[in-house]
Amino acid sequence: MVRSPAGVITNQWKCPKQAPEKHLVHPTSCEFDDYLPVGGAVAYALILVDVKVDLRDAQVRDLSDVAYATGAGMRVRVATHHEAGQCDIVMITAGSRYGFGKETFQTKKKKNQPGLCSFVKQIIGETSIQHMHRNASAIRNVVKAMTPFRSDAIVLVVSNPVDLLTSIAQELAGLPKFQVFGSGTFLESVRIRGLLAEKAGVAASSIQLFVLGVHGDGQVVAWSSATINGIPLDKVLSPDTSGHQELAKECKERAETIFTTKGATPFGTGSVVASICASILFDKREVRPVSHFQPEFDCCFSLPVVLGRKGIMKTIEMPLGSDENAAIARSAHRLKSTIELTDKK
Ligand SMILES: NC(=O)c1ccc[n+]([C@@H]2O[C@H](COP(=O)([O-])OP(=O)(O)OC[C@H]3O[C@@H](n4cnc5c(N)ncnc54)[C@H](O)[C@@H]3O)[C@@H](O)[C@H]2O)c1
Repeated sequence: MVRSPAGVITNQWKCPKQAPEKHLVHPTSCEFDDYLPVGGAVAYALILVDVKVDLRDAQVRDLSDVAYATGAGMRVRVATHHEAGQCDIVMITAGSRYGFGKETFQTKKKKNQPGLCSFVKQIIGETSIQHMHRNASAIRNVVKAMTPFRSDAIVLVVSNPVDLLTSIAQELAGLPKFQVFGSGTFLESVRIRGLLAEKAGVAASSIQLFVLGVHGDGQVVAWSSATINGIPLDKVLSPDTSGHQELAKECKERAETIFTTKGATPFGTGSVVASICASILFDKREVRPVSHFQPEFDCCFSLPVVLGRKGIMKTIEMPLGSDENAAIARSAHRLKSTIELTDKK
């Protein structure tokens, strides 16, 4: 198992089965789990890019140790943005996370001190709008520096706000839209299944339930289409027993509670990102809720798609309740207005 702490990393994976292709990802945090064939088992080339050179080099050394320890024969090295753009998967985690308010773990200690708080990664006094513009600017710089991408490269955006940044990356990457998408609400979908599993006393793997729409406050739990092994959820559990509202709230707030205490959410994110990479590299055709272009709204947000070697192989039309569709549409309109504002900056 390989786990990297937070930091922008560009990982390039080479899969022996598919050599001589190169596989590139760019995670802030990545986890190659034992159950996944990616990583220790198959990855043997990983490249990293970060504007913080010391951090990047430390990440390379740390990941190299993992490669030595697992005997995976994986090579890890630093690279330029241009080299990163020539790899199979480019995972973008550049930028920082908004600090969820000022009374968090480290800011308490650093109150009234100007500058960047090293743990919370938020410029003290920065508003969420300023933070958003900072991350939008980071992604523009990264994507422009990587272009022209290899024509079949897959660009996976993880940085937040993920839907807005995916929309920007799509516009600048010069690649077909099905090759540029964001991790979206996949982590939240996995999380809500886990939370429901605990309540229902059923394995999470037997639950089909998606969190969809615009990641964050606008996300919608698609309860109307939830099933337990194909049986509609409401036939198995009443909404009171499953506690829809509390579960949705817990799902939305959990990242914040982790982040406030430890300053990053690397393991959960790393796991879903590794899973997305595995779906792509091994052409698994798994259905995943990822952020992708929605022509009706002219922006990106999460709905289920089939992921394979060429990226998004097809979209899945999911029957949703009218209230769920309306909530998704409202947040999509808000996102589109924000994108227009960001474009003018
Ligand atoms: N989508 C999700 O589910 C999810 C989950 C967790 C984190 N995130 C997001 O991932 C991003 C990274 O989180 P983190 O905790 O690793 O933050 P971090 O501050 O630890 O790392 C960000 C890194 O980006 C680098 N960077 C900034 N501008 C760059 C540029 N132009 N080129 C190259 N590197 C650049 C910084 O040097 C830094 O090392 C955040 O936006 C966070 O919100 C998303």
